[in-house]
Amino acid sequence: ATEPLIVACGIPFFTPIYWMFRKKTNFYVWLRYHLPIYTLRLPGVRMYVVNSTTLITAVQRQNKLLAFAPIKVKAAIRLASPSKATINILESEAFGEIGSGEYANMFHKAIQTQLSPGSVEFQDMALASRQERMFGLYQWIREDMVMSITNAVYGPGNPFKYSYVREGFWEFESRMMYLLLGLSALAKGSIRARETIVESFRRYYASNGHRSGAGITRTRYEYNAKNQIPLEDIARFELGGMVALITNIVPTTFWVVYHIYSDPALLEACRNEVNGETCETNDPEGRKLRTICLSGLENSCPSLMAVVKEVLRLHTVGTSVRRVMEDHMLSGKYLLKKGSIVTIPGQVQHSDKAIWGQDAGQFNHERFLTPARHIPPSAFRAFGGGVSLCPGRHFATSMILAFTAMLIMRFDFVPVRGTWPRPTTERAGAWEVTPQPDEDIEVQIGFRNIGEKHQRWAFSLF
Ligand code: HEM
Repeated sequence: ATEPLIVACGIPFFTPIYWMFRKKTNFYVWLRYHLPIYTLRLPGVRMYVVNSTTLITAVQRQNKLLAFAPIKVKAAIRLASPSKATINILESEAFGEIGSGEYANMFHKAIQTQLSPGSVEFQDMALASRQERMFGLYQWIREDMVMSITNAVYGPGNPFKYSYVREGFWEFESRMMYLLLGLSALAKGSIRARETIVESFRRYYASNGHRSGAGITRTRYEYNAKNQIPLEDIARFELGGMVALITNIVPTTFWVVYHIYSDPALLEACRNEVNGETCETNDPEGRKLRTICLSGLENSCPSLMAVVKEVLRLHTVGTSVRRVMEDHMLSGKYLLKKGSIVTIPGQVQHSDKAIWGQDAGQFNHERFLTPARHIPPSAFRAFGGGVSLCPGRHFATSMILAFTAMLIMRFDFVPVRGTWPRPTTERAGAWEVTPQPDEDIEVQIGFRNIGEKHQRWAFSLF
C-alpha cells in the first residue's frame, strides 16, 4: 500500500509553498497533473490533491474518516477569535472521536431548511431608483447587493445599514487570508475592523434584532445559544456567516451582469425571457406596477439560468478540504495517512477539456442550454460537494437571478471606454470562491425606457 505520488518536490517543502503564493487561485490548474490523485509535502502536513471524478465521489462518501468539521472549526476560530470556553466546546467535538463534530455538523443541518428556495423574503430587493451617471460597475453592484442581501437576512435592525459596518466588513475581508493562516500579526487592520463589526452585532443580538430577521438569522442564533455559546461569541461567529453570505454572491453577480451586458444578443434573449415572467398590474393609486415572478426566473428563463451556471463553472475557484481522521485506503488503492489533508480543487474539474470540451477556457453559456455531452455530477463543483455542499446555493442562486433580472429589465449600461474589457483576477485572495475583478469597469447607466424612472417594480415568489 502506497501513498499517492509525491510531486513538486524540487526543494522539499519549499517548492509547493512558493508556487502556492505565486499562483494563488490558479495553483492547482497550473500544477495540473494527469494523475487521479497526488501528494504535496507541505511543512508539517501532507496534502493529497484529488483530480479524478471517481475518487471525488469516494472521498465524499467517507464523510467521517475524511472529515470537514475539524477544518471549518479551525477556520471559524481563527477568523472570529472566540473565547476560550467557546473554543473548548467547538474543539472537543470537532477533534475528538471519529463521528463527533456534532456542533459543526448539526449546524449545517440546522440552517439548511432556512436557506431552501423561497425561504427568504425579497421585499427589500427593490433597487433604489438611479440617476443617470457614471460609476464603477463592480463597486455599484457590491454596494447595492450588500444592502439588499443583509436587509433580507438581518431585518430592520440590520447592522449593515451603518456605513462604518459596511466599510469595516471590506477592511476585515481584505486581509482575511492572513487570519485564516494564523498570521494575525499581518492582519492588524482586519482585526480592528472585526472588533467594530462584532460590537455592532453584539448590540444587534442583545436588542433582539435577530427576532425580526430572516429564519436563517434566528436559527443560527438559537442553535448557538442552545449550545451554550455566549452572546459575544455568537456575534463573532456571525463574521463567518457574513463572509459566506456576501463575498461569493457579489462577485458572481458581477460576472453574470458582465457577460450578459457585454453580449447584446444574450442581453436581448435574457430580457425576453424575464419579460415573459413579468406581469403588469395597477397599484391601489392606479400607478403601473410590474412584478417579476422569482420561481419563473429559475424555471422558465433558460438563457439567464445557463449564464449563472456557466459563470459558476468558469469563474469559481473553490477547493473542498477534508482532514484524514484515521489511516485510510481510498478506493482500496491509495493510502491516506491520519492527520493529512485532502483537497478537491474545483477549478481543475471546471477547466478539464475532456469533460467540458475544447472551449472549456471560454465563456459559452450554451453548453448548459443544449448539453452536447454527459457531465459527471462531481465535475461541477462551484458549490463544493458531499457533506460540505454549500447550504446557501439556493439562496445565492435566487439572489443572483433576482438582482440580474431587475437590472436588465430597468437599466442600460454602456462602458465608458466604448468596449467591454475583460477584467483579470490576478489579485484575488486565495480563499475567494468567486474571484473579484482586479479593475472595475467604468459604465454609464441609463433607464431603458422613458418613464422608467417613475415605474414601480416588485417581486413575487410564484
Ligand atoms: C455564489 C455564491 C456561493 C458560492 C459560489 C458558494 C460556494 C461554496 C463552496 C465552494 C463551499 C465549500 C464546499 C466544500 O467544501 O465542499 C461552500 C460552503 C458553505 N457555504 Fe457557500 N457559496 C455561495 C453562497 C453562500 C451563501 C449565500 C451562504 C449562506 C447564506 C453560504 C453558506 C455556506 C456555508 C455555511 C458553507 C459551509 C458548509 C458547511 O458548513 O458544511 N454560501 N460554499
